[in-house]
Amino acid sequence: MTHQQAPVLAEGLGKRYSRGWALRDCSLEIPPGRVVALVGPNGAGKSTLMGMVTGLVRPTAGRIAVFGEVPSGRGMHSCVAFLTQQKPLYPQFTVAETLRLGRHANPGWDQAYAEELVARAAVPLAAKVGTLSGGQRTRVALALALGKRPRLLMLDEPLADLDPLARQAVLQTLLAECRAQEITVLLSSHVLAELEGVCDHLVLLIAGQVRVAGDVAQLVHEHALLVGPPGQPCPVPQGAIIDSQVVNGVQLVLVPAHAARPAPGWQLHRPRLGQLALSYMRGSGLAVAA
Ligand SMILES: Nc1ncnc2c1ncn2[C@@H]1O[C@H](COP(=O)(O)OP(=O)(O)OP(=O)(O)O)[C@@H](O)[C@H]1O
Repeated sequence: MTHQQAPVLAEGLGKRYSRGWALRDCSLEIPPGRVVALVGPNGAGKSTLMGMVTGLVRPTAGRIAVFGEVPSGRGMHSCVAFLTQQKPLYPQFTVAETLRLGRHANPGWDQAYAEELVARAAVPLAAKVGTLSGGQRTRVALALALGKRPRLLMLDEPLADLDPLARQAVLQTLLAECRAQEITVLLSSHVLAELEGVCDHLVLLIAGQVRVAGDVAQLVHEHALLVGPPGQPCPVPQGAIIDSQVVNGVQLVLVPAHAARPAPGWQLHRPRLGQLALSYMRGSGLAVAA
């Protein structure tokens, strides 16, 4: 295992449940040190993909490697930490006892670091987890995840129960920590606006397939957002339009940058990450949870 190995490499990966394919022909690479947004409508296959990284979900087709190793199903790769909305915390345990559990369960556990993270969040070690606020519980769960000293941190909507201010504060703290420690982050979220300026890589799944994946700056560069008055014909052939909508009385049309042409009455903009993802989801004709 080297530090250059991709945290996640999938080739032709697929998962079929009794109701059909949850993920199909999925090939992607999560590069090291990036903060990756994993987005897509409900049921797109995000949790299934994360489950395959942990090894708990076995592929039906293709292969997946995590830091060069095939997940065995006998426990997660030691370099991976996973946090979901259902945080694995026992309400009757104190914070100190919770961290002790982390120490017993993880060979690479860093007790001093985990305690420091809890102290920074001003959560008392003697407090029972069940008495903490949602934000405080999230900070304890993050200390538990980061105390493992992971090189890949997967977050499956872990902040969904926090109010917007707490979400922003926890996310900023977490990501500053991950950048400082060069931890790769795979962050699944429906709140596209909060991924803006935070994620530098995008994986967009739609109906179990990778629709868009890559470096955010590059993807933004490869697309254009045409803004024009309603009713005015779009200066781009219909076949090149990824998505078109009218918002607050203006037309917003997402197209590949190479197809964009200056035209009277129309302005050319670079899309933001959220606009890009939302446009692809809308353009796919599927319900969007944003
Ligand atoms: N254990 C299971 N058994 C049968 N079908 C499943 C199972 N887990 C997931 N699925 C189906 O697989 C598809 C993908 O589900 P998944 O949870 O991976 O999507 P998601 O993108 O994480 O969705 P959401 O954003 O709603 O959390 C869905 O159609 C879901 O119903």
